[in-house]
Amino acid sequence: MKTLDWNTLFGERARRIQASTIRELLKLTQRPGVISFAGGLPAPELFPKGLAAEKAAAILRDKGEVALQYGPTEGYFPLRAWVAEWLGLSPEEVLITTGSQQALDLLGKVFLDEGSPLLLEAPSYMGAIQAFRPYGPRFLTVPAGEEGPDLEALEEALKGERPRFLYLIPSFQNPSGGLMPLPARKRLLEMAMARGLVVVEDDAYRELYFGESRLPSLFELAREAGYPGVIYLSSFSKILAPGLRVAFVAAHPEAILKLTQAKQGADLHSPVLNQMLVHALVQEGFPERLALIRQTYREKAEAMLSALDREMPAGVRYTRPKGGMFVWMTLPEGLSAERLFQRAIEENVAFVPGSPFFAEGGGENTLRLSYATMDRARIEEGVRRLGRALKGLLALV
Ligand SMILES: Cc1ncc(COP(=O)(O)O)c(CN[C@@H](CCCC(=O)O)C(=O)O)c1O
Repeated sequence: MKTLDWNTLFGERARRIQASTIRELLKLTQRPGVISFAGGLPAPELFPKGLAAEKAAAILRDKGEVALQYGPTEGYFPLRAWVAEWLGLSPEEVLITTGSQQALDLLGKVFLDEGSPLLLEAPSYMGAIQAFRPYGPRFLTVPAGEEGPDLEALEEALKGERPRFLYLIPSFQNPSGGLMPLPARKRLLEMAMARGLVVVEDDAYRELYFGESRLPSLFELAREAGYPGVIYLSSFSKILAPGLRVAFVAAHPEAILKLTQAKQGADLHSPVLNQMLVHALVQEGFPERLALIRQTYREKAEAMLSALDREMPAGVRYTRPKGGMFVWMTLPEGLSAERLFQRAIEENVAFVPGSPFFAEGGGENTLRLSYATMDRARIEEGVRRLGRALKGLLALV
């Protein structure tokens, strides 16, 4: 059998395509007995399985010829209209995508050329870095903390550069858990408006707030200010079911049109049955569902934080999130999260080492813990195991 060296056959862009650390780790965490804090996998107990089974059967029975046929690239219109109304927009400002992950890839395809400056936070969502990297951007980063990006550093970065866009996650940032306060949001918007800077706001965790109410998105603030340059992403993954792969982009109709054209070349349209199912599921008890989800993650976060407070040795720092799915941990300087990961896996506990969240490198002593998937007992046991692994590593230094 003749062998081929595929690496010589792939295109130049393929050399920039790297595996997703989260996806690779998830394979590892399938091992029985492993308690995984790795993937931001929503709590399976929250999936509306019974209602989904009932609605899917009805859709196929009563509207099977629509559900099983090709559909419009923009999305199943009743769902687009529902999303538009939910956001206070017109349907022409909404595009349904196959997860926000596809929206990130389409944004790279539409906005980025080889060497284009692209501004994002450090750390930032590694799935976005993975989506953008094949288009060959020149990454520029600003530090992100518990209150969002460092606005002084942002101002400095914008002095000498015209980035194609700024990508950020203002609410419950992945991985750092940061929540941008309202004044910072307004100041960032002023900076964007003054420069005509396009801002991509990834609001995947918009509904997962633990406080009384949701802060206005940059997108909402921009509409109030009459600025069309914010492109808004959110998803049904964290509020319904990630396996359905249904999300949306909200933006100026001209941006939506170009992203739609790019989507035609990617997948023609998102699965019609899944879109119809999402549309059916949001018709019944949606506000109550959101309240249950917030309560569930608030309790899981509290379980993890109280376990960390008990089990973590001195010198280990971690965030206390006000929403979202993640705790961001910083080990004492010089300690490697990758080395900790090796010891943790031996203790049957997993997390995501932090460095893949840094587009320009760094973060070797950081790691991300997701409390979303496990129940309280496994969160407590997993943190005990993590504590054992950490104390073992500290004993070596
Ligand atoms: C900021 C942000 N933007 C987009 C996504 C992807 O959401 P979709 O499910 O594609 O709508 C995510 C989902 N990230 C999770 C899920 C990744 C799950 C996986 O790769 O299996 C994580 O960071 O673990 C996100 O956090």
